Amino acid sequence: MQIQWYPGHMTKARRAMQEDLKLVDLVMELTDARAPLAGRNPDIDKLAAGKARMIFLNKADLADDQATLAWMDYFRKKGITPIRLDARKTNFKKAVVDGVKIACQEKIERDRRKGILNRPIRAMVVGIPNVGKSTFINSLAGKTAAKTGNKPGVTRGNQWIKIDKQLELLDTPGILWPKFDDEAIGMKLACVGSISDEVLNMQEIAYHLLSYGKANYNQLFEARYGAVPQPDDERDNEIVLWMENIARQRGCLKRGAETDFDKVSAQITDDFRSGRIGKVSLEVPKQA
Ligand SMILES: Nc1nc2c(ncn2[C@@H]2O[C@H](COP(=O)(O)OP(=O)(O)OP(=O)(O)O)[C@@H](O)[C@H]2O)c(=O)[nH]1
Repeated sequence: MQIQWYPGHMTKARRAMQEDLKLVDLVMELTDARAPLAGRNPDIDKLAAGKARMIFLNKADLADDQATLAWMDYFRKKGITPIRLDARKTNFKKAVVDGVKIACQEKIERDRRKGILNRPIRAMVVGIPNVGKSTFINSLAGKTAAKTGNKPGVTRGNQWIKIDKQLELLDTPGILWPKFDDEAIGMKLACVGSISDEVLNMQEIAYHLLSYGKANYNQLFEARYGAVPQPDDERDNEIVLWMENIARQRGCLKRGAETDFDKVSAQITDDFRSGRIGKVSLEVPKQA
């Protein structure tokens, strides 16, 4: 799949984030629990060097729980505090504040030795598009969160949101660009919706989802779409036949008979993105 990017946007977003990073102690990175590696931009490791780090496996409500546990282990081993998350909920503040204490232990100790007690940790949220950054900030901030002014950062239009007496959050997230080192990464990002649909080929995405689903989550996919058909003719492609069956079941037909591949592909992709197929992850950590 060919995907075009706009270096102008990328450079601007990167510069804005570099400025904001100077103001914070802690970087809260959001990634998609269904594809945690594809959903990151590895540049963040360099950009956030020297900062405390947390990673949030967001949209965990849509991901395979076993895979998410394996990813938590993976990130913990890399020294990054992981938290699994459904950012639309509002019940995770305590888990976040507790995680911040672990991630920022060194800074808190350093402050304590200098006699500085209870100085709030300053954090910012970063992540690629559509990963849930705004939802997370809004849920964490809640209705009662007070915005604090008169501090660096505010001059650029940013505000600090007081989450807790120990935690202040920049209200504007840093946007990381997804990085396509290979086509497989691009495809995973397309599946989860982190790339604008206008530049994507929906049929390729749906084809990929069905092939992947058949190989890895056969029960869930067959429960939703019926059994994978066995081709009578070996030249037929079972995934295409499956798509045709699904189109027939759902009335995705052109002129009453022909399969409307665009329409059925959009439905399959939407089913996956909204969790109607079930909890499905697109990658698991490689065995050590
Ligand atoms: N199922 C599920 N959906 C979520 C979760 N978090 C966010 N969403 C949905 O994902 C979509 C994108 O969320 P946003 O908060 O706008 O994402 P963002 O990272 O700020 O997006 P950009 O503004 O494009 O950078 C919205 O439709 C949210 O409702 C989650 O944990 N679970």
